[in-house]
Amino acid sequence: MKFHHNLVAAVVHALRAIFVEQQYADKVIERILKSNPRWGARDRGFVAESTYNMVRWWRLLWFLLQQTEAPKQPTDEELWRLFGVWALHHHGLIPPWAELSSLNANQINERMAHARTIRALRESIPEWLDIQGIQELPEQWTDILPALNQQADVVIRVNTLKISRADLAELLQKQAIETSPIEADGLVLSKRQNLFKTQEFQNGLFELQDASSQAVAPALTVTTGMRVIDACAGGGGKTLHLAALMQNKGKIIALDVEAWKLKNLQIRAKRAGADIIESRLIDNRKVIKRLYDSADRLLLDVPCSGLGVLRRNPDTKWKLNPEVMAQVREHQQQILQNYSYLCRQGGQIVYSTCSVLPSENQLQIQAFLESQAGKFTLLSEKTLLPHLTGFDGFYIAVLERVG
Ligand SMILES: C[S@@+](CC[C@H](N)C(=O)[O-])C[C@H]1O[C@@H](n2cnc3c(N)ncnc32)[C@H](O)[C@@H]1O
Repeated sequence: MKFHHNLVAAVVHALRAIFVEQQYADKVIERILKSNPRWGARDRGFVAESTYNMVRWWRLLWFLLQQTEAPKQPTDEELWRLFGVWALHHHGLIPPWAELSSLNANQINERMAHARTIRALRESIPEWLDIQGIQELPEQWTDILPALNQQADVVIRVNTLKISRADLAELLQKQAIETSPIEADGLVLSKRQNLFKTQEFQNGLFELQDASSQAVAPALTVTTGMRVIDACAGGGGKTLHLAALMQNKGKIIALDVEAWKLKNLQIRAKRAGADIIESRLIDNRKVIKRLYDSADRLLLDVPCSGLGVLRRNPDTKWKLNPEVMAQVREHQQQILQNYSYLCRQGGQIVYSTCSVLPSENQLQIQAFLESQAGKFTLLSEKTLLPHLTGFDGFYIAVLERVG
């Protein structure tokens, strides 16, 4: 393995932006790659993957470097040395550069042997999160963590409004993009590739969407002609899937509190040829009130901790804390309480999160059902665990409004 000084400098720059300037990892990497258009695919992959991996293993790497917690404001000198630790840990060697001359491979390896005996260090997560995880999921937590530290597969959802899965797989194969089919409308790539520039993506033949996320829309058991409300639609990943399942017949009202996300949804809907989606910004209470009792199906894909998708967004674990977790839970319960009556009597609601914690999932549904004195019943619920599925962690509950 040959390391290039300028690429490692870009990784150090990215880490500073993420941890010192508190920017989002995906945005930082996107910006750095955009401003270096001359880098080839291998260099781009090196910068993106090294940065993501160092974010993922942040706590462990600091422990290996100096046996203490990560500093709040690491200096560039420290970040260079941290890269040296990463290089030894991942590639088996430290680049022979002046910045890294103080590193001692034997000491680092000894610290690694110690770290292996402590789960929160070995899996590189904050202490409070390890305590909460083991309390909530005593049987599964130790197996879930290594799965959340893997690199995620690239999964696409075929837009069945425009093409069949077999036809799309064939089109991609012609460009040496190998895929294999998974549940329902999904294809998983055999190796990581950037698909955004393909003609097929630009023509709306598919969207990038993890397999677990693709399990949410089918849980609504929509049929053509239904009236569906997607109350936390965001950029519309699941809204578009619903439109495809409804064969573009009926109506979907996509709500969100963020105008920029709904704008993005409109662009994606146009590309996908999904024209039954009407987006509405929730900018006052009346927006919700006007929709009471009107939906055959209601999707509440609520904001959550994102613990189930740490493989994609490893920086999330460093941004969460117990106070944020409490706010997230309160917000989820408020959305359940305030929006569930958008569903008509006899209609169904799907509540979903990309979290594996019962406190955001089963316990929220239980609390909601208890507060509603029999007006809603639970039809089914499932938690998709990453170590069992190989995909993101998700929770999906289906409720019926009976009163
Ligand atoms: C998990 S994300 C939704 C992802 C989206 N369903 C998808 O599949 O792409 C949760 C969304 O809820 C929105 N949100 C937050 N508070 C809300 C509220 N009170 N009412 C409606 N949406 C809200 C956020 O802006 C965010 O887009």
